[in-house]
Amino acid sequence: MTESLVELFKKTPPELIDKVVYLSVGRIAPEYTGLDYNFGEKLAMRALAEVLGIDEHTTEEKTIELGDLGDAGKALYEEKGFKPKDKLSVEEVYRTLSEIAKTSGYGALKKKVELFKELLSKASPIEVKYLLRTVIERLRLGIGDNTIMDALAVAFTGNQENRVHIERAYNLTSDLGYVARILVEKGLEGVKTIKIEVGRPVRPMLAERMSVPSLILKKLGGRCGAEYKYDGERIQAHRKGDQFWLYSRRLENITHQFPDLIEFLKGAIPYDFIVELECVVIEPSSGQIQPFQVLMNRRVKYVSRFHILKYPVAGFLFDILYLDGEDLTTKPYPERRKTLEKVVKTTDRVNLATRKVVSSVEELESFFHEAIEEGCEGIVCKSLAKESIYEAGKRGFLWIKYKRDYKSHLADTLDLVVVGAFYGKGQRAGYFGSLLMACYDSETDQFKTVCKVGTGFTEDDFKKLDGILKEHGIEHRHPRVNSILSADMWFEPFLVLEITGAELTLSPVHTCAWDKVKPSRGLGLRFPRFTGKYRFDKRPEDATTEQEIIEMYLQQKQYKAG
Ligand SMILES: Nc1ncnc2c1ncn2[C@@H]1O[C@H](COP(=O)(O)OP(=O)(O)OP(=O)(O)O)[C@@H](O)[C@H]1O
Repeated sequence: MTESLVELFKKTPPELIDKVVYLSVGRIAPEYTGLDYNFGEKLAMRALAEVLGIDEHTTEEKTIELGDLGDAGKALYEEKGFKPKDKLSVEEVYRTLSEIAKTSGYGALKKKVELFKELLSKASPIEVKYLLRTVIERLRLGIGDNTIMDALAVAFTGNQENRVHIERAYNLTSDLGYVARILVEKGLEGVKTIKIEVGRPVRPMLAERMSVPSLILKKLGGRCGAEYKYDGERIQAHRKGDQFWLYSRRLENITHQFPDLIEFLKGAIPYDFIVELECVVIEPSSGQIQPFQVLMNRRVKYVSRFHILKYPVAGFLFDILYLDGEDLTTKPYPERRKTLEKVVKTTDRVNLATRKVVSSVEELESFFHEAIEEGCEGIVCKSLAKESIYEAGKRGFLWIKYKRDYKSHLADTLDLVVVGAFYGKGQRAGYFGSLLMACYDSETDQFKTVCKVGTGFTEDDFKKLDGILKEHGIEHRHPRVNSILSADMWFEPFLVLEITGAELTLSPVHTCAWDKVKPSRGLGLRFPRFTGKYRFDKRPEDATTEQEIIEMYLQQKQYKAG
């Protein structure tokens, strides 16, 4: 895949490189812009039928027969011997898809279909296949960010090692098309000068996990800043004058979801800023933090006064990345925390994450218990060293989370991707009884199985999951899924669920860490259980990685050995 992309990028005229990068993942702009086509499968079938002058039913039947609209389009074009009226160019495809994405309001659907028909009328059978998949947002080429970054490094610098510079720029801007353009126009030196900007989300810094307090302290040099780990939604808030942007953990623009939070932040920090906070629902009279599930009620398309009053939110700020023209990501954590303390006028709705500098196991343990009592998940222990910069897009030991579950040997819950399912029995016959769950391997860009989970689901969960999964069913194992087990149903990797379990063990059937810990064995999770938490805030590529699971397994061995 990387080699093909290198070849493509080398052939791409410089002024088109950003567009080709976006189109290779089926988009016309970075994900954070939220620019989607809003073009359902039905609409695509209609456009296809009208261009070919056939019945819509025929396109539908062909799609059912082949299991994919793209394949159906290609087959129908070939059967009809369709002659395109012209040749397609990248510019035209990009321009038309952009128009489709931006068309909304009265008469939008008709206009979208007309625009798309124009593209279809100029397409060859293979182009039809990918145009259809693109517009219904199921391109599924299996190209991830990592593949694109590797290919850019090789194509334009001749050396894959230069990917680190591309990655740094990407982590600060979350826009690979933009980084690619700077690379082509200004070379690697240009890429090295890319800085964070208000309005463009910064890819989040993430925490490592450890389950032994003494080892956490040792790792952090005997002393650390321990902060409550609030169990809410991570938000990155940006302000430029009166303009605000809120981004979710997966960098979706969620500004419209929290107008109340924006008002609170406006009053609390009277400067331009980029801050990070955990947003939770509180019980207004007592300030008591409500469970994560309550916050899910605010995940609606249109937030009304009802939502704002029924589910009042508060933000606990834990980092600041930018203040009035100054990039703070290169400053150490104690300095960033001090800045937060200085500039934030705290209220009952905007507060700083409760924090204590601890230097003994007793202090750390007692702070942890205090956090749990306050309704938190645990604590995040942060390095106080001068190297403790904000590492965008990285999971490292500058932050270590500690969230112990006494019933489990795991240092943390796992966020796994649903890739398949097995039929249930009795009332659930014909529906799923258990789900095949996978972790993410960023090196191979694959999803590898870890467990089959059938417990922890309520009746409501079954109903909700049946609905969600129906939309993402596919005929065969997805090409990015690596599984020995043969599931009854397969899904495209899409949905991330939080799973807990008793312990990680060597497994002859799960492909996670295959051959990496022991020959012909992988790692599996024993007694897996769904915690009830849907991780809509994570993309499949944000799921727990194979490498993390290997580290958790090694830690668990160490922990059990005392
Ligand atoms: N004081 C805090 N400092 C940093 N992160 C915090 C804090 N309180 C809550 N959090 C949350 O904890 C997360 C850090 O854990 P991690 O980096 O593993 O993210 P994650 O993969 O979303 O995992 P998790 O499932 O534990 O939230 C942050 O993404 C943030 O949402």
